[in-house]
Amino acid sequence: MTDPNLSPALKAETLVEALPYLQRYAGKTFVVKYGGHAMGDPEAQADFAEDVVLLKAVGINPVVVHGGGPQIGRMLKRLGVESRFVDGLRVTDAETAQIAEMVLAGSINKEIVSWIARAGGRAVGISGKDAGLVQAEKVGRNDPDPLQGIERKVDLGFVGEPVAVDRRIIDSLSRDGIIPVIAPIGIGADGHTYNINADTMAGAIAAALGASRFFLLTDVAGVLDKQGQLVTDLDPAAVADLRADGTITGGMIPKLETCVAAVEAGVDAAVVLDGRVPHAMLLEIFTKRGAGTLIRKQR
Ligand SMILES: Nc1ncnc2c1ncn2[C@@H]1O[C@H](COP(=O)(O)OP(=O)(O)O)[C@@H](O)[C@H]1O
Ligand SMILES: CC(=O)N[C@@H](CCC(=O)OP(=O)(O)O)C(=O)O
Repeated sequence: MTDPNLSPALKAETLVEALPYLQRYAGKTFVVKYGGHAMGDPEAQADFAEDVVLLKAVGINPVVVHGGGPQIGRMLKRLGVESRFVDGLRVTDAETAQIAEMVLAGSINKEIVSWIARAGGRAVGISGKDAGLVQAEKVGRNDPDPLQGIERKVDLGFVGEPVAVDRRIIDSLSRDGIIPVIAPIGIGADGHTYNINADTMAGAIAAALGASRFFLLTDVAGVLDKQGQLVTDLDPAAVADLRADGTITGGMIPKLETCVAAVEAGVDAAVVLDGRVPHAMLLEIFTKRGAGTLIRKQR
């Protein structure tokens, strides 16, 4: 809600400040990854939906890819299934894959569609399975074995990574004024359902669309250094350093890997943002003070 005490002049100034950005971004595609940790209270969800609908209203094509890690974790716990992660990826057996699909494509996906509808927008919720959007392939990972000092192969089960993106369904929805909302589930050439890390899924889609901006909304201010201070700008080499010295761990690893892959594939810039901050995305896009961590090919 706008502060009622804000002077009319200041309100007008904010709108005028947005003008060059509105001109620059009209017709461009923005991929927005909405993480499970960022899905906070109903007010934050309503703010997020308003931001996405506003982008569409000013001629930008937003494409939402969502996560839901914590929500899958809660469901697995209720069902008495244990969660295990390797490098931020959930080890996914056949039962876990089924539950992940239920939570992601069944529940969260439709919730986001409802929020967007409530904000006055039109959205269609799909997963990577629909219209052959994302073809997945099983992920392989190596884990260092501290006892033997060698790499050990870890089987993550039905964890997939996108190997091909068919953008046509996104293009037709966007052309028809509809906001695509995508769950990170894909299908393999082997016919299996694969659970895909939502950051990886969003990055592959951003790359396939040649997006101008790729936003990753999470539950931290951005990438933090060892002292807990916000790092405002990164390039691929700096990301590699942060990973090598252990500054980034857990879910931040696939997040930054995907940002690097996206900018190397031609996305102009990726931004890790605090999705709990009201209208974080609008402030980042339409005002001079940026927020979060910006990842570009060159700093
Ligand atoms: N250097 C770092 N800076 C910020 N967050 C970090 C860092 N290293 C690890 N993290 C963790 O990464 C998390 C974000 O990734 P993740 O949990 O996968 O979020 P999401 O569900 O939004 O994708 C943060 O909440 C934080 O705990
Ligand atoms: C393989 C893998 O780890 N898949 C993720 C998919 C959801 C996700 O990535 O959600 P967030 O963006 O909220 O973390 C998972 O099962 O948690």
